[in-house]
Amino acid sequence: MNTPTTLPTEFIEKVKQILPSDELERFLQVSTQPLKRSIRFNSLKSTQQDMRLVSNRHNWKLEQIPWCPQGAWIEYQHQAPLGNFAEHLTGQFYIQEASSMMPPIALKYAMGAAKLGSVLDMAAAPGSKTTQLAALMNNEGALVANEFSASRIKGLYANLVRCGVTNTALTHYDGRVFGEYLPEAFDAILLDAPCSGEGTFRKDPDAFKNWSQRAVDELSQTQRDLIDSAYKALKPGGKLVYSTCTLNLEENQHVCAYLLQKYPDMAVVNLSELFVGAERSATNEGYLHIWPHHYDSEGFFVAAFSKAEKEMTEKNSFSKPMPAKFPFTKASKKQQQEILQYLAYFGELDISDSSFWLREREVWLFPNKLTELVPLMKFDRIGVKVGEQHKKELRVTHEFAIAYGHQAAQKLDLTAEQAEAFFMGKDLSNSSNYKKGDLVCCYAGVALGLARITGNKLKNKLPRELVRDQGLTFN
Ligand SMILES: C[S@@+](CC[C@H](N)C(=O)[O-])C[C@H]1O[C@@H](n2cnc3c(N)ncnc32)[C@H](O)[C@@H]1O
Repeated sequence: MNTPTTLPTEFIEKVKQILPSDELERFLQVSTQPLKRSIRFNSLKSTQQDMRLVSNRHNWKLEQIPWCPQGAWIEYQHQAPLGNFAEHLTGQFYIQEASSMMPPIALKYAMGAAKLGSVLDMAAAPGSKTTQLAALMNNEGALVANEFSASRIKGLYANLVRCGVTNTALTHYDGRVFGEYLPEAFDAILLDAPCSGEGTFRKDPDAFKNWSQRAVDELSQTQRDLIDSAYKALKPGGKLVYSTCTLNLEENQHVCAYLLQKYPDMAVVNLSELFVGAERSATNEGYLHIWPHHYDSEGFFVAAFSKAEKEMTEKNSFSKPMPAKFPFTKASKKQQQEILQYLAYFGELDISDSSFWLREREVWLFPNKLTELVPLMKFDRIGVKVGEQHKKELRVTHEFAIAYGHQAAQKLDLTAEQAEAFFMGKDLSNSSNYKKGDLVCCYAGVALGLARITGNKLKNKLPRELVRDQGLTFN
């Protein structure tokens, strides 16, 4: 048998101890094959029907991913990378590895009929699962996306904006603090833990560069600390999903065993029926240990837990007042009405679960459920920045326009050529009947951004950092 040289011998020896011997050859074989590409349609921006049209237009061959209704393996002839397609730029799909779609689906499954009301994504960047969770929540409720690494926050934020996510607050903490800062605050928690990445080697040839047993052991300790914190931040009756993209027992089953032993009120939610064929990866405990050869994907591990209900005797900690230093004030009823009037060109805005908040000239839209958490922790960014007030005008931000613009009353549907020019930062001619103010430029029903009407011209208001000079694929 040929052993791929990229895998360290010590790792293969460990695999031999846990993988049935008749599967080893298949595992090693698949390990040398390139990873299939996959995408997830973002239901906040597109319907299945829209995406069928898009895939026909581009001649994409899609194969349904069994565990994720919005996920598909994709084959196409085009030379361009998927990230250059218009539908990627407009957040209609997210490039996400198939097995990485499983943890949010497992969390929804564990919740049963209950809503994903308040959710913590404890290790969130670059946001594949945060954007997936926001879509599963239909942008409702409250989603806290935390990332410890400062350099990864920017990418996370950009993905939230691109995908039209509005129900999320960003935090920048070591995940170990949540148990203390937000005890029993969340209905559901996803801990997609930092790990040794043994499952990612088909995509990343450097995956084993820093691999060592010592690194595995150290990560296993971090994961225990994080799952401990997640347990404490979970409401009684709440659900927790723990996932990694690694294959060893120390970072997976042993971390789960630690949780169950330390907290007897935690029980496993059996995932062996999560989807048709899941039993192939199911462990005796009810976790999914996905070897790359099972579904021709990356390796992954997913476990779900339920925290026992308890009688609520203590006073709910959320009745705390806003901290004195919180720089926002809630807009008064009159101000809320005025803001809605400014935003009339967006049509009927459904903001029933949100409120406008003000900071100097800035106007923000915060989901009400998120503001309940504000007294307890410092948030970097909450909800969506609506705009800034300049004299009598409210200058609306790009992020608000693309999250709420598809239903705008004052909008213009662009052709493919116009949309391409728009992404290149060019001004367009005003072919609409609108005479003044801003309008939302849309392509195939999705908002691209704002343009200012100046006579017979539309002045492009796409933020500079989003302007693409080349490499766009519209057809
Ligand atoms: C597996 S990645 C998360 C991938 C992400 N959930 C997604 O689907 O796009 C793990 C993340 O945990 C972050 N991280 C590392 N140590 C952490 C800690 N102590 N607390 C919170 N996050 C941490 C890493 O920077 C990394 O972004």
